[in-house]
Amino acid sequence: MAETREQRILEFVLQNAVRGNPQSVLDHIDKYCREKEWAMNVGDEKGLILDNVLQETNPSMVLELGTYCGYSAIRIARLLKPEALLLTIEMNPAHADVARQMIEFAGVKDKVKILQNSTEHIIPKLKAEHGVEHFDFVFIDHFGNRYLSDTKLLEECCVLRKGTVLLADNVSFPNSADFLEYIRTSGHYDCTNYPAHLEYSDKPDAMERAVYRRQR
Ligand SMILES: COCc1ccccc1-c1cc(O)c2[nH]cnc(=O)c2c1
Ligand SMILES: [Mg+2]
Repeated sequence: MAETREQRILEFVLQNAVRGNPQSVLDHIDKYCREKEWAMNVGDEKGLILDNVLQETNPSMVLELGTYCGYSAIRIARLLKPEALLLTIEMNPAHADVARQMIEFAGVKDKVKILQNSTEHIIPKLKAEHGVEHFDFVFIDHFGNRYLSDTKLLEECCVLRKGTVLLADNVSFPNSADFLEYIRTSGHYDCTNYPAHLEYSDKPDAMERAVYRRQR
């Protein structure tokens, strides 16, 4: 029996899902986390909202804050057009290691680059060290109490452009209230709320889309 929940999820996928088939990996993660051990993947219900907002945006450069086991990275990568890329930041090395294996098994590793460090450490280096000009889409799903500071850091580091779409998970929880207040009242974003439920649960949750207005 693998020692951590994340390793047990990976083990279940490696033993039961179809290698190279992203949807099979997603379905098996959802099955394990619904039937055996809850885990904080964005999940199938909110995953469909992510799919739809992503496809409307048709991005070339995507950033994710919070990789965890790689579920949303695989969800995003499976929908990216041929030359598009996803950079995903994960501060927990054990989670990043599970995600790396999950993403490789799903067959999407050529579209995904995992950056293992804290967001505040990496975001200021994206332009100089990772060749980023701007992101077209940002999925925010790490820690609610970092959503606001990291959004402001993305603005300050000039990696957002007019029309960049931010999509944040878990905005119905109080620890991201300052972020919601900012994007809805700063005048720099056009916001849309998507009511949903916490993954694998009937507790209420929501996602928020925020389209960046200010020319950079
Ligand atoms: C904001 O808390 C919501 C919640 C409540 C109870 C249990 C877990 C979670 C939860 C759910 C998620 O989708 C999450 N996504 C990313 N980082 C998280 O820490 C996280 C936590
Ligand atoms: Mg989440």
